[in-house]
Amino acid sequence: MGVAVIKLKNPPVNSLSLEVLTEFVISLEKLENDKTFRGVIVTSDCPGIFSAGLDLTEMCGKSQAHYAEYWRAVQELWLRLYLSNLVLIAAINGVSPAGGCLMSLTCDYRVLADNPKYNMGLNETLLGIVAPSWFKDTLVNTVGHRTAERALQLGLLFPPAEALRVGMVDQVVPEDQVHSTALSVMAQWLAVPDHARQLTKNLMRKPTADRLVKQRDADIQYFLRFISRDSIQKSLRVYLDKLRQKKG
Ligand SMILES: CCCC/C=C/CC(=O)SCCNC(=O)CCNC(=O)[C@H](O)C(C)(C)COP(=O)(O)OP(=O)(O)OC[C@H]1O[C@@H](n2cnc3c(N)ncnc32)[C@H](O)[C@@H]1OP(=O)(O)O
Repeated sequence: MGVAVIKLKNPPVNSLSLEVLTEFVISLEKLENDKTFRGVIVTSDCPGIFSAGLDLTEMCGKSQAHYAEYWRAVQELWLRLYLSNLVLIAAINGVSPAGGCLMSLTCDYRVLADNPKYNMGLNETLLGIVAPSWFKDTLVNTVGHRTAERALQLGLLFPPAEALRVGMVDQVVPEDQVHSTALSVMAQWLAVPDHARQLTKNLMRKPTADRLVKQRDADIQYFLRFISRDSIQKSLRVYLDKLRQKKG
């Protein structure tokens, strides 16, 4: 039925490095242009981890030019995913904090594996950073304003049952059924004529995407100012050190 599978593979935690973002965008563009494909299942090849989100090492101790290039790549992937003409289904087979969660929220439907370790949410505040307005918009459009406000301020990571309750995911299924469920949901979505579904998706999502498109450069400048602050760099270094010391 013309369904591709994009399996994220950047061990150990599928962090979204500049290279991963760039390759993801290229793969999506190829699929969009190949009319034999109508749907994509986005999943992970790293056991227990859907994606650890943005690669913190790309945002720490690098040059302004690097930050700008990185942030443009983050914007680009979000725009491509959010406005994709393809049916996108996230088969979430692992934990998905921050950017990992955002990536799944851009999809049309989310199936999450029923494992209490597989938390998901936008936890930026816990790192001492702030989710940009378009991350916030994506969450609000999925779970509503009140739930998003509370989740964003507290940096909540939801276990599967909670994620389902607040509408962050559409289905929670046993781990070994995530892929087959994504495939059967895909069949249902592909039963709708493409042109009608695509125009409807555009109607729902374009106003949100346009807000970023209209101010992409300003958004990059804002990110540069924010990420270059000494206090933010310090927060990121402390957080990364904590992650690294977990093993020791
Ligand atoms: C205006 C500014 C807005 C910026 C927006 C940012 C959005 C984001 O996405 S920020 C990233 C937020 N991500 C997280 O908070 C997740 C952090 N990681 C974890 O919680 C855990 O790693 C995990 C639950 C995903 C996996 O745990 P596990 O025990 O299996 O692995 P670890 O031992 O913790 O990690 C292995 C290895 O990977 C490094 N790492 C983990 N996450 C990241 C990351 N997001 N970026 C870069 N590197 C990461 C971790 O430091 C370990 O490295 P070493 O092997 O060198 O010790």
